[in-house]
Amino acid sequence: MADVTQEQITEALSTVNDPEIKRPITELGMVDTVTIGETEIVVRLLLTVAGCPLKDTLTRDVTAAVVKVAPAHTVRVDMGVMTDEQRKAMQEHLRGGRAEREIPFAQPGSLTKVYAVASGKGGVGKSSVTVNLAVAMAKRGLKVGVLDADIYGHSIPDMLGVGDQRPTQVEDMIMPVPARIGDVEIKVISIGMLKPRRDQVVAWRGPMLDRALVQMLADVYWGDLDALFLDLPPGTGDMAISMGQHLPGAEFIVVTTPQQAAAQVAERAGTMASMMHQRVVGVVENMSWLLLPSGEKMEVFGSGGAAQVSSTLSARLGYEISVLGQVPLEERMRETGDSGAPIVASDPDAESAKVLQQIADQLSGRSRGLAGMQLGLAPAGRL
Ligand SMILES: Nc1ncnc2c1ncn2[C@@H]1O[C@H](COP(=O)(O)OP(=O)(O)OP(=O)(O)O)[C@@H](O)[C@H]1O
Repeated sequence: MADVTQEQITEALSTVNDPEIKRPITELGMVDTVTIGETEIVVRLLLTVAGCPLKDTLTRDVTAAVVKVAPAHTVRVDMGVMTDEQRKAMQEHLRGGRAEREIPFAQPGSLTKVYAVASGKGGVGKSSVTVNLAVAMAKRGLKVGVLDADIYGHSIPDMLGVGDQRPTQVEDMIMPVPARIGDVEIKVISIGMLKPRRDQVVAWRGPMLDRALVQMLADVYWGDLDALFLDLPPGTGDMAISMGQHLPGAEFIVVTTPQQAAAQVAERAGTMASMMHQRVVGVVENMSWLLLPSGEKMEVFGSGGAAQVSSTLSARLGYEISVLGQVPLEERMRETGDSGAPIVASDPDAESAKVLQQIADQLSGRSRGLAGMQLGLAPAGRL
């Protein structure tokens, strides 16, 4: 039987990623021992938590990797659990030596584009726009995360098909929930996932909301992201203020319907962003029209909302804020949202999906990171 060395096995194991953290198990300190016997190789892994739901995936991946370099051996995978010290060491490694509770996206060298999706009032489709832009960008090969900060709605997990999932916690580090949409994966965390019970009402005000936002930004292991989308609660409340303080480089996308009343409150959301020294990238009009079987466009909610927001905000903020797109009202958009399969992935040729993809193209065409970042309002020492 050909000899196989520890080095060869370790090298093989370095190709296996932890399914949740997406980093090699060797790097995470998860390989405890490798014992090479006459006919059997035993790999003992250390899990972050007992009863880890991804045991089977790990066993399968480790076995496949070891068999490749030692085809004549049988492979056994044993599982143990990390000690507190080992978990802490892993957490420190993942933080890359950064201090605790630091928000990676607020660091001067961060290359992640942060988009805050805001609206004046609820129900205009802010969450639907957020998930579809996120999925459209992921389909273009970008690494994307979605943070659902909408205390009133937190509908993002359902729209991405992970409504019943809870994040795994390693010490005080939270692993975002991976949402698999077709062949792409998006990392998701929702304010709803931080509640002890799913049906609990979040009646948090300023400091509690602020703490929840910091937790979702600093304690969640986002890894390297190209884009992070934040679904903000409608309006100009405490969450928007916290956002401005903790993520001064975030850019706003304002969602409105064509209705004048919706447009007026949407303007306020954009103005709020500017007060927090944040930039508004553009306006998305949703539910712009309903295409009738006759081919006629029925303007259910009137017209001109986005154009109005765009011109008012451009004048008020002193730079060009364009209408990024007009998304029609389509039954498929609602259905796909309800079933957790965003329309840009499940029905990309639908009219609404096409517009959302064009908007994602405009956004991803812009350079990654730093560009567009505004100075001022540096995150103060409390981070
Ligand atoms: N263009 C569209 N065509 C058809 N249905 C839509 C469209 N946009 C959104 N919807 C539907 O309208 C409802 C409200 O949308 P969504 O939850 O995205 O709004 P929201 O602004 O995030 O609301 P809230 O802030 O209250 O959570 C959902 O059922 C969604 O599927």
